[in-house]
Amino acid sequence: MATGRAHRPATRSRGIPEATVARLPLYLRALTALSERSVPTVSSEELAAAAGVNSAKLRKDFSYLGSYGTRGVGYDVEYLVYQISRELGLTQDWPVVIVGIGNLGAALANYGGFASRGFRVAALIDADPGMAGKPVAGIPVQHTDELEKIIQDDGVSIGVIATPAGAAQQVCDRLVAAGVTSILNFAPTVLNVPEGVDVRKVDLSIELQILAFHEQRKAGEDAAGDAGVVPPVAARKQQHSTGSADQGPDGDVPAVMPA
Ligand SMILES: NC(=O)c1ccc[n+]([C@@H]2O[C@H](COP(=O)([O-])OP(=O)(O)OC[C@H]3O[C@@H](n4cnc5c(N)ncnc54)[C@H](O)[C@@H]3O)[C@@H](O)[C@H]2O)c1
Repeated sequence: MATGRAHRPATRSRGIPEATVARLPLYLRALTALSERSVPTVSSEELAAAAGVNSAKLRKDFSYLGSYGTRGVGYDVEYLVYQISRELGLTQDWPVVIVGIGNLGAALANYGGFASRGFRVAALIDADPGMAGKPVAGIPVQHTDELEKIIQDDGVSIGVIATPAGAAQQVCDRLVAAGVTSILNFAPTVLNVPEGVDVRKVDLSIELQILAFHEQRKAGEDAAGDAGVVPPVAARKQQHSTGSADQGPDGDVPAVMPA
């Protein structure tokens, strides 16, 4: 897990806990799907199931937004989409730079989901002079020499790092010095940032390792079952609770880890 702010409060300034903030994108994704189907209202149970979250937790989360729904009717889908988008700061356009345009950086640049969620890829930056000017996802790659100018000219506050691990800290330092205050780090390394800079780390191999742990545990239980041994209660409970872990922040293991 990367280091973000040295002493990060568990609650954001407006009183919404970090765990709730981490679930808002899950609600938004489920609500957007309902909105696309022109569904006007949704019950907390239906929405909780669609988001992969416990319904009591959902109601508590929405109470932080001041949204309580109407008894017997549920929540107004369009209004909740608006409320959550506003809370997440998605009602404005966020220019994002991606640094390191190799396999992963190019895949991220080609991902259409950023634009539809309010994130505009402002620039693709790479240290390889041979890549400068070559288009990826229709955007010409720019050399790292341009990094500071791009960030300042475009008012970029979010940077994505997809460089090899050895280059990530130096790239991070340059991004921060140029004015970036939020970093999404894909490189498998811990980044040190000054106070006021948020880092989120994505590591798919860690997610796979956690799944491997559960696979191993299930295989052990199957073997015990074949031998006529009943698994201990604690193990069975744990097996049940991991059912939500793969669905993000409602479980123990968010897909994207906080700093
Ligand atoms: N988090 C995940 O789940 C996940 C998944 C895949 C890869 N990764 C990581 O993402 C990173 C990129 O992987 P990849 O397969 O795309 O590698 P890659 O070698 O294909 O691409 C790396 C790119 O970074 C560029 N680069 C190197 N140093 C740079 C610097 N100082 N400034 C700017 N650009 C620089 C290189 O020129 C190259 O184009 C690696 O750290 C890898 O471990 C993470």
